[in-house]
Amino acid sequence: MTYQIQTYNQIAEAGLSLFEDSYTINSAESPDAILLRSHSLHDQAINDSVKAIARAGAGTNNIPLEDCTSKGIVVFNTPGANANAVKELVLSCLIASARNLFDAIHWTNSLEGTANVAGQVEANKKAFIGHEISGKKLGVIGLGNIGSIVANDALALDMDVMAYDPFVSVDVAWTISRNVQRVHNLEELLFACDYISIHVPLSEKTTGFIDAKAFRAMKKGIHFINFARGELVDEQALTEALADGTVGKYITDFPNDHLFGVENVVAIPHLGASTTESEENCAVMAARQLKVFLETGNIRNSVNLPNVSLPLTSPGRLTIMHKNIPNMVGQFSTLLAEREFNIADMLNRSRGEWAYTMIDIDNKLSEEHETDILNRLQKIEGVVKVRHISNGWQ
Ligand SMILES: NC(=O)c1ccc[n+]([C@@H]2O[C@H](COP(=O)([O-])OP(=O)(O)OC[C@H]3O[C@@H](n4cnc5c(N)ncnc54)[C@H](O)[C@@H]3O)[C@@H](O)[C@H]2O)c1
Ligand SMILES: O=C(O)CC[C@@H](O)C(=O)O
Repeated sequence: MTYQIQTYNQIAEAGLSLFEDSYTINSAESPDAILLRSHSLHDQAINDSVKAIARAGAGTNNIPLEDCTSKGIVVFNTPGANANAVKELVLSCLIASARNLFDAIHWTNSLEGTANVAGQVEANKKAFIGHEISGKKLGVIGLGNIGSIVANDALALDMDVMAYDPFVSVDVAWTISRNVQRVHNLEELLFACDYISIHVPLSEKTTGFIDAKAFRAMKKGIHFINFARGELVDEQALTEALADGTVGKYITDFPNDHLFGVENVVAIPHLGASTTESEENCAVMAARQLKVFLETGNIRNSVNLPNVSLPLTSPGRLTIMHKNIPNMVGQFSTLLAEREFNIADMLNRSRGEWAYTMIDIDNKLSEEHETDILNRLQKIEGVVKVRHISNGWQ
């Protein structure tokens, strides 16, 4: 069996090199899978041949998730693979903004070609007196892979840390220091903190999450750091909060036309995850997840389907993505029994409105049988995608 992978953006070689001879990269019009970073698939037709999309990164807002799910496409991301890179840049920006480093460096560069640079530096450096972050209060919104380590490491820098995440996962919760003060009301955090860093995913629910009401609740002069997504912040409200001094500094990884020239905005060209280590981690994790899915049907780190794992030991496996409605498994097994297929193993898991069933069969399938059974399964009401994976080891 051979597979075709379509890539977008620069994907680290460490990940691409995992696709051995049975894979071709960027050479087919009918890819089995897409591997990408920030490239947007929203305005692009996705070929019917695509079975999986892997985001080498955390945010999947560049992928039309509902559309993919209804077409039976499994979407993956790489949770945690770039978290350390983002955390390091967030903490460095936190310190750089507290010490006025961005403005200070800009001013120093403006001295080029002027007389007595050393004298001017000593005379004017008082304009850039900053603050120490030690003892100040940091608010972390979103305690996932990034927010949790920002919170823990800010404690190590002697900050007081408050955090808000009503949906924090149990796994992450175990890793968070008990000295991080969790609040159940966002306003409590906005009201109390000198610095705020946001780390929540962008979705329909979180678009404009930080709005005029949120800015009104903030302390005057707050430094607000956004390495999550620009659209989480209502731009009009942000502009007003910068103008009236509520926000003393807005440090964002997401520049746009409206932010240019606005005072106290520091815009970084989406560098949060741009380290060699992080790009390799993401590419390797994404490539492994795609390979496992294409070769065995097993699903790890999907954002739209349940995670499933069943060792593939029989001659073949049928994978069926379908609506999570009654009697689906009954219909599959009846159909297989009618054709004298013996089921060796089976797994069915659901996630919300969707479900995924893997059926291992003892029979080796001829091409004709394969086409017949796939067509019949596909015709069952509620089924969106079926595959037969023959086991290369048998
Ligand atoms: N700048 C970059 O290069 C870069 C790199 C990685 C991630 N990101 C962005 O950062 C986001 C977070 O990344 P992550 O790896 O920590 O993701 P994650 O999924 O591990 O964590 C997200 C956290 O946000 C929480 N959350 C969701 N909705 C919330 C809400 N309404 N209020 C409070 N918390 C909420 C979730 O419970 C979860 O704990 C990504 O979705 C992505 O958009 C940016
Ligand atoms: O690929 C990148 O450089 C950015 C990734 C980042 O935005 C993410 O959501 O993981």
